[in-house]
Amino acid sequence: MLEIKGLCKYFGGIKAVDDCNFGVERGSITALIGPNGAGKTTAFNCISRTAMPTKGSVWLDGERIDKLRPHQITQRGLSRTFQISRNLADMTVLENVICQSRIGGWRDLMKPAMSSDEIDKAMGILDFLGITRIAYEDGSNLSYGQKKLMDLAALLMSDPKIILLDEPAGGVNPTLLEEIVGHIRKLNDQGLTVLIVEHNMELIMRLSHRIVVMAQGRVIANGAPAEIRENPAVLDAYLGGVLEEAV
Ligand SMILES: Nc1ncnc2c1ncn2[C@@H]1O[C@H](COP(=O)(O)OP(=O)(O)OP(=O)(O)O)[C@@H](O)[C@H]1O
Repeated sequence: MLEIKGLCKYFGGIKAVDDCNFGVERGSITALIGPNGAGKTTAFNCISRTAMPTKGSVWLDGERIDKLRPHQITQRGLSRTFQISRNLADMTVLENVICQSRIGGWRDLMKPAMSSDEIDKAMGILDFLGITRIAYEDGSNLSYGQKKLMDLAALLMSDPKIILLDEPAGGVNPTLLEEIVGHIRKLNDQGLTVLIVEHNMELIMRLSHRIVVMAQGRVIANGAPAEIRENPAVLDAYLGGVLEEAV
């Protein structure tokens, strides 16, 4: 469904992503993992065109998307979250979800008010995620976990067919984490394809169908969780550590 071919992103002399190749199968939960600085977020940024790739191409359902604008990519069915929540100041959760989901470019952002259709849709999604009770809370008063759920709600407003989640477990307490995992599973069961960057290896090992491992900008392994756990190059990249603890 999603194909990354020869992707490179250089920052001066730093090769953050260097000839990266991998695919994401339709209907899968695929994880992109790797040690700090491996290039995961930069790869995400290039795929969603938050950053312009230096070289290479990105294909969604056979269409080349790396030359499109971010909102055009969202219109094609690919949406992403960010490591740091993009919570808009002085807005309720409902307003955040609707404003963040306005994907038609800057004109869309200038719309004066939320339409009843937008409100109905957003409330339906908040209900699906079990967070209607915080719809009218100020977005900046939320816990990390609640912010992640708010971001997920905003993502779902565009009816995506594939979502990219950047560290959905980061800073989230264990109870809410299980809730988020449950929602990801439920969405995947309904046919949504998921690509996820995450440092929580225990979570990745039980949630993912496939794992792509990056180190120093390159893909060093790609396979099922059981294969990845045993892969010497992967263990080497992590120097044992987190991966062994997760097994
Ligand atoms: N805007 C930038 N300017 C210069 N260097 C950058 C920039 N963004 C990322 N880098 C560098 O590119 C490399 C890859 O960074 P990236 O954030 O993509 O890695 P990551 O795998 O997501 O790391 P982490 O798991 O710590 O979030 C790092 O060496 C980083 O310092």
